[in-house]
Amino acid sequence: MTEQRQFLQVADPEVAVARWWAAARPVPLASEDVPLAGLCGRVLAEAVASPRDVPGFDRSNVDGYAVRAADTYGASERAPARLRLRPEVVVPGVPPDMTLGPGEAVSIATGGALVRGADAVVMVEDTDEERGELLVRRPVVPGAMIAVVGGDITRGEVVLRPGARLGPRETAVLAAVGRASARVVRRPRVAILSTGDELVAPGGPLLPGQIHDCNQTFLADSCRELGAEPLALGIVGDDPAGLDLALRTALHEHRCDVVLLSGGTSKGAGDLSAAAVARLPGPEPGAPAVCVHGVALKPGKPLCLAVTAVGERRVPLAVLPGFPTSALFTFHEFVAPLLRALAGLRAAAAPPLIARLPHDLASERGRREYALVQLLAGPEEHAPADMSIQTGSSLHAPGASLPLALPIGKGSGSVTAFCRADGFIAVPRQTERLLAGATVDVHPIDRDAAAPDLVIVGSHCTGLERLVDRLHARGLAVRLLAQGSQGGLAAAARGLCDVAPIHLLDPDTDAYNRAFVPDDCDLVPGYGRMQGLVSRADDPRFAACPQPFALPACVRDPEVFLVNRNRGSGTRILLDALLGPGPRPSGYSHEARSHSGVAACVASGRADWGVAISTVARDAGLRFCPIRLEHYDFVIPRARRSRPAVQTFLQILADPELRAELRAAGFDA
Ligand SMILES: Nc1nc2c(c(=O)[nH]1)N[C@H]1C(S)=C(S)[C@@H](COP(=O)(O)OP(=O)(O)OC[C@H]3O[C@@H](n4cnc5c(N)ncnc54)[C@H](O)[C@@H]3O)O[C@H]1N2
Ligand code: MOO
Repeated sequence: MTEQRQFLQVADPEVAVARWWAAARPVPLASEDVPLAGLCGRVLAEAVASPRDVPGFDRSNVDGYAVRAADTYGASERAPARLRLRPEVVVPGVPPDMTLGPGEAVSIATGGALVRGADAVVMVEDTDEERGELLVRRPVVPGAMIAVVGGDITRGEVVLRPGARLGPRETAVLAAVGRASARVVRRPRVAILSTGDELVAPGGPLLPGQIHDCNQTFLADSCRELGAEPLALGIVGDDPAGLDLALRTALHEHRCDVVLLSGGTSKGAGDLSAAAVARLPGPEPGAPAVCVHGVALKPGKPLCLAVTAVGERRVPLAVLPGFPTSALFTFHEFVAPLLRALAGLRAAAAPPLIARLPHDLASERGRREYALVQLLAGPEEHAPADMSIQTGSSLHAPGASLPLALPIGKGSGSVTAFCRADGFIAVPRQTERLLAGATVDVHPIDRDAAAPDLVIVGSHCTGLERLVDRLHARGLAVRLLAQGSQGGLAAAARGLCDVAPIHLLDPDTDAYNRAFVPDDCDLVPGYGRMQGLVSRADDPRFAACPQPFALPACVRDPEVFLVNRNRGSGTRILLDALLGPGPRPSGYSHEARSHSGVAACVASGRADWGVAISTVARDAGLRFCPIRLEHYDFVIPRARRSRPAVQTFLQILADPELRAELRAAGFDA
């Protein structure tokens, strides 16, 4: 029987890194010679000095005439200089075999080598030819329109240094100095293993309780992005012998430079990866392989870092927590710097962006906490100087507008949160709370972080998705955050979104939305949606369709389970109004976050009924009994209404084509 244990001790993040690096001693891997065509993306291992001057000869930058500058002095439109035109023509690629005498000019093309005796070129536009003579209407100085030999690159000049990441611009320089190949650092080969009996490779069918392995893809592509060579070794089940074999294969057969596992590192039963790593020999005789297991991070606490010896080589291993978001942070903070060191890249990461927190952010004391954030264009304002909690680089001109950094925590298990985030902030171990208005460093996640054109926060609807599709088609970057009607209202009231879609019934007036619009916001009518009771088509208990505005008696049966909606959603408020006072049905505390979440719970049998809109019920093949038509409208903060993206949103909302599409999809538009 397997036993469950707890983490009694967690290491400081800095201590964990120091121990891992001390055991792994990462240095750039050996270099290899790679042909020019394969160099893009690689890290240079040599200093590249140019074997020649570039350009290798004085050459003309324009189509025109090579002259002696002194012969053009005093020339003007009225009194052009008259030069004897030589019969030769200088073209690129053919070295001219002539000397230009005083008072002479010779035709030369762009890229042509300058002739002896000439010291400038006159553009053809400033000349006329007249019976064997060249009339120059504008004087030139010596050196005019000439690229001098070695002017771009001097012979012997070091054009690229070791550690340079070769991109298209750098490979172009290598080509220009004539290199057909270069020595680059060998790419670290990284074995990647996902662990857990519940995992299925993407594309495979899922049985109940199973999930698709997404960490493997995330880790492989993150390695690739850093210039490493991932070796995706698939999924290993919860089986110690299988794990030992997979590790042996990665280390001895594939001779990987780094091994990454995910899952099976927490202290529960069946968490076997850390144990398998602990069975490997350490970097020195008698030393344990595991450097640290348990780090004061949130998320990421169960991280396990180890080093094993394979012959003379020291091979670092990391067991990342199975939760995708935990795997992301621990990869970013621990694995990426080590891979960079092996790949010969400097430690530098992208510089942080400075932003402002819109509300307080609580953090667990004793663990460095990472919070994913999205950026939102901020209002113009003056920053009070004392609100900084600077962690470094942030020199920001007072008074300039800072973007807002909205924390979007969805928990470690979420895969969408990190995909939708622009970056993260790291709250130091001993900080319990960052205050609203504090400036924070936002560390970009692998891409250019910038505030989107339009931020929509509120209730989600498939009809709204159609509108957003059209905004995207017009080239606007739209961010859509499904946070329920109340979440949208709160964001709109504080100016944290451009548009808040809501559908809230006011029980006092029995009218939708109007009563809830915050000060300084407008309500723009949207469209109607039919809300109804959903049940499985073959469930006889719901076969008799109730009257509108009523629920069937069977919902009071304790064996009949509801799936409710999250607090703050309009659907929840509608359902509460229908239920009235009195006992709550079974399952009342079971919350889904969306209409399709309700449909999925009912379809799978986890619950028997819920309230959702007709379009979603139809897509899920559920029985639908209409309850009432609700209004899905848009709250817009007045201060944001004139923004171009908001204007485009309103235009598209009113577009007859969109309205027809909504009607065809089952909405009341
Ligand atoms: N009693 C305690 N339970 C847990 C603790 C704790 O301290 N005490 N720590 C929690 C924390 S924090 C984390 S993080 C997780 C990490 O657990 P493991 O690293 O052992 O990971 P698993 O249990 O195998 O998986 C966690 C979760 O992630 C899913 N998963 C795993 N691999 C993948 C993959 N390749 N792709 C997608 N999703 C994956 C897995 O199915 C689980 O849902 O432990 C907490 N528990
Ligand atoms: O460390 Mo876990 O990674 O907090 O979710």
